[in-house]
Amino acid sequence: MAETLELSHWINGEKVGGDRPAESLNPSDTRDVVARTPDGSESDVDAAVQAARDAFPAWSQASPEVRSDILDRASNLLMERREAVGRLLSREEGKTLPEGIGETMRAARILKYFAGEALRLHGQNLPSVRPGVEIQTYRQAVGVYGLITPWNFPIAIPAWKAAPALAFGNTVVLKPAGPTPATAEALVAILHEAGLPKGVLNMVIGRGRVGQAIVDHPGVDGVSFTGSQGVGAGVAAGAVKRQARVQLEMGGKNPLIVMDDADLDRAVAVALDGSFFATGQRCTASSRLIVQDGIHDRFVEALAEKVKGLKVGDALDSTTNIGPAVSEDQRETSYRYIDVAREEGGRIVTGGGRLNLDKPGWYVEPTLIADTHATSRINREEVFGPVASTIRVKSFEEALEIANGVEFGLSAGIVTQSLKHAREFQRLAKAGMTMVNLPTAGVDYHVPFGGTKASSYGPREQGFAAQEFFTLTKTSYSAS
Ligand SMILES: NC(=O)C1=CN([C@@H]2O[C@H](COP(=O)(O)OP(=O)(O)OC[C@H]3O[C@@H](n4cnc5c(N)ncnc54)[C@H](OP(=O)(O)O)[C@@H]3O)[C@@H](O)[C@H]2O)C=CC1
Ligand SMILES: O=C(O)CCC(=O)C(=O)O
Repeated sequence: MAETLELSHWINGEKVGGDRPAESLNPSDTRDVVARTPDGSESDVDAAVQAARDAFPAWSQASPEVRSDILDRASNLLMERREAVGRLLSREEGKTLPEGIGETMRAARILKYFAGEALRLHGQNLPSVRPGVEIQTYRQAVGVYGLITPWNFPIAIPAWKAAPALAFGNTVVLKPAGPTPATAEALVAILHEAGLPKGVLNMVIGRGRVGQAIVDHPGVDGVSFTGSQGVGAGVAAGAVKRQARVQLEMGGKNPLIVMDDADLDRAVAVALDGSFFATGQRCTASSRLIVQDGIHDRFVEALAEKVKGLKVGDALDSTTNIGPAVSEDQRETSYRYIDVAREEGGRIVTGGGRLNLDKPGWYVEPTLIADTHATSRINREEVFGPVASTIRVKSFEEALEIANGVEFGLSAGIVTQSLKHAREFQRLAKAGMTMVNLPTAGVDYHVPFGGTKASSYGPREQGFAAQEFFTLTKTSYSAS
């Protein structure tokens, strides 16, 4: 077994919290304890917020070059250590090693992107409607941000929330997800090694009550959250009650439409990636495959063949295609939804059974379910596992109506060779992100990310859009 890490909170640049009652386990082999951690309390959050408030004046007034250089150094360190950090990520979260290293590189590139953005805070000069008056708008740091992050992208999501917050001069209190504290800690440690002053980035490890304490803390000016819809609703209510800024990224029930004119191999490759890679644990995963009549049977048969060929196993084994679910809860959620789909009349084309591997891990058999109805629970509720269902349709119009007919609207895809259908889909899909001949999951890091309806709330994350949430626009009038 690999070494068990002894983690601490990071408060005011120090590692604190010697008592470690909690553990994160390796989902590929639950005998392996990845980390022992403290279980944070309201007073830990209090100390972290105070440190962040004390650090804010100097950090927000530092030259943007200082902030840029630190993010750039952290990016370089993360790139150099991508193998070790990626391995830790895969060991703790369960995605395969190439996925773990890929996500680590994504986090490094996010840090580098925001190292540049620190120098690109734009303002405007405008004429006033009054003679002799000039107007300037410019962006300023806001204060302390609370970042509450999930386990499914345990380094990329902390990076894409923390990097813009820090780049624009804010200070941070981060609460990583319960199952993946060690991966988040690796990012926090590297940022400190890169020269982050004490108190600028704090991390409190612990369960939901730590997140709640951040949301309720009067010293926190804004909260950025990614996770479930239920918890997100409470985060928003708590933040709005005390007029804090809030940004939420939550679930998806992302459709992938496959039209009769699609290239079959392309459609299968796009569906396989979107539905099953990263164990289906992506808010952008394609969980509804909406397939036109003329290609339906060929598509289902060809996709089933590919799904059968996926090797489920230990995330760190180089022959593994699909790692385990992150937790027993997530595994059981997948199996519960497979049962629901069966009861609703769905046909299990492949998968659906319990896996008995040579290790105690939370493995799920990748499962394809055909002949499901658009209004079934399997097609309305987020599963967050390697499970996809198909819905047969007659026309583009029917496919679009079904695609748009759920409460979520994060990502939506179509596979087609028709320019007309592709363009119409891009225009009419009720989703924050549309994909033509590409998987619904797997997005770039330098462009806006977010959804519509119940998927997102508040300003967009990532890329140039991140300025909106992490800065305050000031309008200055002057007369000579
Ligand atoms: N949009 C996305 O990318 C994600 C969606 N999900 C969805 O959520 C489902 C459940 O996953 P789960 O991990 O339980 O997601 P949660 O929404 O419970 O967790 C997300 C984050 O919120 C924290 N949290 C929990 N309770 C509170 C609270 N009351 N106030 C503030 N923060 C809180 C969690 O801490 P802790 O982990 O310690 O409980 C975690 O850091 C998944 O099956 C999936 O459907 C999950 C992850 C990511
Ligand atoms: O698909 C992606 O690249 C991002 C997915 C994501 O942000 C999530 O699942 O939380």
